[in-house]
This record gives sequence, C-alpha cells and structure tokens, in this order.
Amino acid sequence: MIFIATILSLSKISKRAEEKIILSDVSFDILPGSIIGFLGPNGAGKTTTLKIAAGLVKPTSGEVLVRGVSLTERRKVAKQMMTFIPDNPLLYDELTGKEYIRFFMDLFAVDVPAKKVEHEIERFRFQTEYNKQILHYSLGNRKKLALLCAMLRRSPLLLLDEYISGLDPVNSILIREILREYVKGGNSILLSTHQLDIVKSFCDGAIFINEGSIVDRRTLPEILQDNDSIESYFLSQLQSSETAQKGIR
Ligand SMILES: Nc1ncnc2c1ncn2[C@@H]1O[C@H](COP(=O)(O)OP(=O)(O)OP(=O)(O)O)[C@@H](O)[C@H]1O
Repeated sequence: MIFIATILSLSKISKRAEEKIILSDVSFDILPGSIIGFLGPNGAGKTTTLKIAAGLVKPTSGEVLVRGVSLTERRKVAKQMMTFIPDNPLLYDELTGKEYIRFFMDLFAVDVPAKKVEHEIERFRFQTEYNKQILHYSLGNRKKLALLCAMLRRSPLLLLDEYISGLDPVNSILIREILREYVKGGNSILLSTHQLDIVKSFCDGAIFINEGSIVDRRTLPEILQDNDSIESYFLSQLQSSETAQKGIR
C-alpha cells in the first residue's frame, strides 16, 4: 500500500507566456492539516502558481499532484479534491445567494442535507445576504459566499488568492475561525497574501516566491526564530533573492 503524505505537490512547474518566463522550476509540497502563506512581491508569480495548481492554467512543463493524483492524467479526480477562490470570485450576479448555492450544489453534485446548508448559512452569519441578489453584494460578501460553497463541497484542499484582505475585522475573525476548523480534520490551505500579519497570526508556515522562482520555505517558528518580524523576513528574502538573481544574470 502506498501512503500519500502530501495533499498538494508541485514538481518543477515552469510557465512561459509571450516569450516571458513567468515561473521557473517551481516545486513544493503542502502537508495535510496545514495553512501555508504564499508570499512574494507584486508580479512574483503567486496567482499564476495557484491557477496552475487549480488546473485553470496549463504549465509549460512540470506536474501537479493532488493527494498523489496527477492533474494532467486524472484531471477530473484531481480537481474534485480542491477549490480555488480568486481574489474577486466569479459568481452569477443575477442570482440571489440562495439560488447560487443551489446552482453550485447541482453543478458539483454536492449532496448535503438542507439542515446542513442552513447550519452553514448561520455559521457564516449570512442570513441577511442569503436572499439578496449577488449584484448588490460587497466584495466581502462575495468572498463569504464563495467560501460557504467551498465548505459545502468539502474538498480537502483550498487555494485562496488574497482571500482575507477585503474582509472587515469581524468577518476576518469569523472566517479565520472557520478556516482553522476546516484544517483540523486534515484539510489544507495555500493562501497568497500581502498582509504579513495574517502569516503571523494564522499560518503554520510560508513559501516565498520572487521573479517566478521559489526562494524560501519555512515553518512559522523557524521564521520567527531567525527574524524580528514577518516584515523583516519578507524584506530579507526579497533582498537576498534579488542579489542572487542579479548574480545569475
Ligand atoms: N497570460 C500571461 N501572459 C503574459 N504575462 C503574464 C500572463 N499571466 C501572468 N503574466 C505575468 O506574470 C507575472 C506574474 O503574475 P502573477 O499574477 O502570477 O503575480 P502575483 O505574484 O500574483 O502578483 P500580485 O501580487 O501583484 O497579484 C506578472 O508579471 C504578470 O504580468
């Protein structure tokens, strides 16, 4: 019997577009039950990596495995095991929240009893928005609806692009509690963020990318042991990777 220890595994992912190298040999693993912050400056390649991991963008080379299942070879099975939420979730604006949840459940064949759906709506404190048209939702409520649907789907991996930014402090606390609960059962989250306080208060570790290459990977205790703050970690990684890259050129 083969024991699959990783929930997500990226192996030597490269991406070129319009003659430009966007990602170069990106490799990392995400273990079950972990929340990993994906850090890097603007344009470093975070969104592209998340989209490749989610099967939305095809890499030029390399392989993505979700619980050991190849995204290239068994796309449908691999995709069922993850949910990607972009920074501005694509929803159907003409529907109400209630209609959208029904549509989402039909689309992904989510078989959840009505009682459980109700429970999730209460847990997300979404009772007021539920009957309103999505067109009138704030960005924070669009994000809440997207995550509520992801929770109903119960996929073991969540890929979140700048998710927590845009939530007010009350919702930010609520969502963090929901996400913490989600990973308790062995599920995992990879989330890109520019908010370094999120890494300190919420993540178990971080992966740092710059100019399309992974430059560092550490647990939170390791980061805090070697750096005064997450900000100083970010700046030192940025500086050392840029110095190294100048040396290569
Ligand atoms: N299809 C494409 N064609 C050409 N260039 C692209 C394409 N997709 C992304 N890029 C470029 O690749 C680089 C990485 O973009 P990406 O959105 O992945 O970065 P990011 O780290 O998520 O940035 P940010 O923090 O600003 O959101 C950018 O320079 C972007 O312009």
